[in-house]
Amino acid sequence: MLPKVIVYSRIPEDVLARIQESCEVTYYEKLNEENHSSFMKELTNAEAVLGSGLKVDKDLLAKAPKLSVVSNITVGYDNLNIDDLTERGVLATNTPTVLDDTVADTMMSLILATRRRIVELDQLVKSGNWKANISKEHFGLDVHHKKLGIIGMGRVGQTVAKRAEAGFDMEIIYHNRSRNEWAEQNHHATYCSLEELLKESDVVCLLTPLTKETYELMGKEEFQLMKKTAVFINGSRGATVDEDALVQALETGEIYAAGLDVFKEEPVPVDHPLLTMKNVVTLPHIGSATHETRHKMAELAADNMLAALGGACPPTPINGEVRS
Ligand SMILES: NC(=O)C1=CN([C@@H]2O[C@H](COP(=O)(O)OP(=O)(O)OC[C@H]3O[C@@H](n4cnc5c(N)ncnc54)[C@H](OP(=O)(O)O)[C@@H]3O)[C@@H](O)[C@H]2O)C=CC1
Ligand SMILES: O=CC(=O)O
Repeated sequence: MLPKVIVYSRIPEDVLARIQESCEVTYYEKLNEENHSSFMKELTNAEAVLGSGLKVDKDLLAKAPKLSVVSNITVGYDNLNIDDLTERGVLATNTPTVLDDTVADTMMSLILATRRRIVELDQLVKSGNWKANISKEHFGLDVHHKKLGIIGMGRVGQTVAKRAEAGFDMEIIYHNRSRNEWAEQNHHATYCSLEELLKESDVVCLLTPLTKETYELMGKEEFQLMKKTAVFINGSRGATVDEDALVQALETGEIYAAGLDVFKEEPVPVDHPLLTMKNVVTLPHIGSATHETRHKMAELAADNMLAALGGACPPTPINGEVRS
């Protein structure tokens, strides 16, 4: 008997076909109200689930008695309660590393777009309001030779630092809970406190996971510490930021601009005040969303699930202790 698995997000056809060679697959391109009861029924017999964003905690596990593997097609795993999974002996996996370059490219796009006002000036041209030579009211701020502060100097953070240092001659400072010697040696990054980073940076780039510790890490006081000419870039998760405080910081000119790939509520509501601001560049959580990288992520998620179902150690486990 082939193991029953649920794939609950859209994945490339070749990856789906590979999973189907050794598993009985129930496939949903996405979960919604219409397929919810079918999904919950399938869950009672599923040994594995693969996809992005499903909230898995002890309540869901209680409805999935045969589940042994949860394979996330994301690197962030704030959707999973790892303690609950580990207690039940369920292995969780994610997709680190294969997305680092693409996400770092997205972060650089937001840095450039906010400081050079790319989206706002694109609108100026397209709306027919480019009437004469532009003057200083339309000038932006440099990126090259400025100071980049990375909060969360991990895999993605280091990849941003590499681009910023090598391509833009930026000076890199960073804040983690512990020092990252690789980044210090390879990107001349300097470790500092969060307060120091916020006071000194021209660009603040947030790239931590969402945890209890990082929930609303950026709030009123943190934005007040930033330079008036600094931009804030969020590539982590929306809930690492107090969005009301961010709106206020932007409205009152406490900071220059913000570039946001993530929001507390996704999709972000169309009437959200952040969407009305010229100095905010928004993206629909597309940090890793290129054809090439999403393919690699789906492949890695499949490798993880198939290895774990076969009793082998998956390439990128989160709670590897479940197997030891
Ligand atoms: N927008 C998008 O599409 C994407 C978003 N992401 C987000 O980015 C996150 C980071 O990914 P990745 O670089 O692979 O993860 P890593 O685990 O490699 O890096 C995370 C970094 O955050 C630091 N960190 C963790 N907690 C804190 C804290 N409380 N204060 C300060 N620093 C902290 C860690 O250092 P230390 O442990 O020393 O504190 C580590 O350096 C993901 O979890 C995800 O949420 C990732 C990919 C795509
Ligand atoms: O947000 C995306 C991820 O991979 O995490």
